[in-house]
Amino acid sequence: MRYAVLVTGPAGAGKSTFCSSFVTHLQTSKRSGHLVNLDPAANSDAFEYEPAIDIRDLISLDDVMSEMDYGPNGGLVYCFEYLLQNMDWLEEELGGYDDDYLIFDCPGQIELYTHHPFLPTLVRNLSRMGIRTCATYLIESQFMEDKYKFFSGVLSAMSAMVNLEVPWINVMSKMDLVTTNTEDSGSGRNGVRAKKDIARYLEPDPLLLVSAPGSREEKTDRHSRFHALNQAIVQLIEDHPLVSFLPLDLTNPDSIEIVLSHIDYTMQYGEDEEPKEPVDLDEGDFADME
Ligand SMILES: Nc1nc2c(ncn2[C@@H]2O[C@H](COP(=O)(O)OP(=O)(O)OP(=O)(O)O)[C@@H](O)[C@H]2O)c(=O)[nH]1
Ligand SMILES: [Mg+2]
Repeated sequence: MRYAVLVTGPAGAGKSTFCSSFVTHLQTSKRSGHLVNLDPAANSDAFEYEPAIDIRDLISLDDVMSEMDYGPNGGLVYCFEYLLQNMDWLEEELGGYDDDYLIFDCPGQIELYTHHPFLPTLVRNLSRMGIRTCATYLIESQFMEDKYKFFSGVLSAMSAMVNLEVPWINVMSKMDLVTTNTEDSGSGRNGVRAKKDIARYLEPDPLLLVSAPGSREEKTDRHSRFHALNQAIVQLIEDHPLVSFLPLDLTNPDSIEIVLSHIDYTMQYGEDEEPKEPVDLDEGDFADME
């Protein structure tokens, strides 16, 4: 059995960084993982590990942009359409990997997740190849600084989940950047003020969107205009509590371990197999990695 983890989320959420940590962590646990780069615009310097499979070997965004006269986003869509027409290429590339985690580093354009059929089609193809797939959706912790931005992140996660029907894990990345300040609590600033506030973001509390009556925000025009919309969003999230986040702090190995154990669990990793012999790091799969 092979396993694929799609690492998705908005631009700059920390997807590529998480993919590297994922590979490192698997290696230190004597398991094997291979990076699959699905971002045709990726900068080669961005990879700590050389991708085992790379969409840029199939099609280059630069070529598409210069030869077809596309901009970067139209070019990306073209590259994905091209990939889906060339599934035999991916199948052949994936053929050499057995019993391994395949970690798919995806591009950061969220429209790919929310309203294009690319990822669902990719997942159907992976499942046809006998590869079990789950997805992670990363949002960076800085989104918690602004509750409107945060809830737009929650809604994009929800929309991507509904679009892609696979086991799904939402991750709050860059938790090392979160500082809590209990003394700041009276300032009226949005965002995380205390440890207990973090919990209200990890299990999104729709009431965060509802301001206290008479508060400064309540009195602004902007707020009264959006009040009805906010109420509707609160209702939607209350009725469909699909989204909660696992905190990810890459400076803490336990935190990575917890996220990976959730991924293992949703994938039912290894349930159908005999326990594997530990991989010998001197030979085989890791030999060509750094
Ligand atoms: N402090 C901190 N910074 C991080 C963390 N993860 C990523 N970053 C930084 O955030 C920036 C974006 O990280 P990437 O991993 O390239 O993000 P990405 O989601 O792959 O970005 P795109 O592929 O462009 O969508 C880089 O400057 C990283 O160094 C983290 O856990 N903590
Ligand atoms: Mg990236």
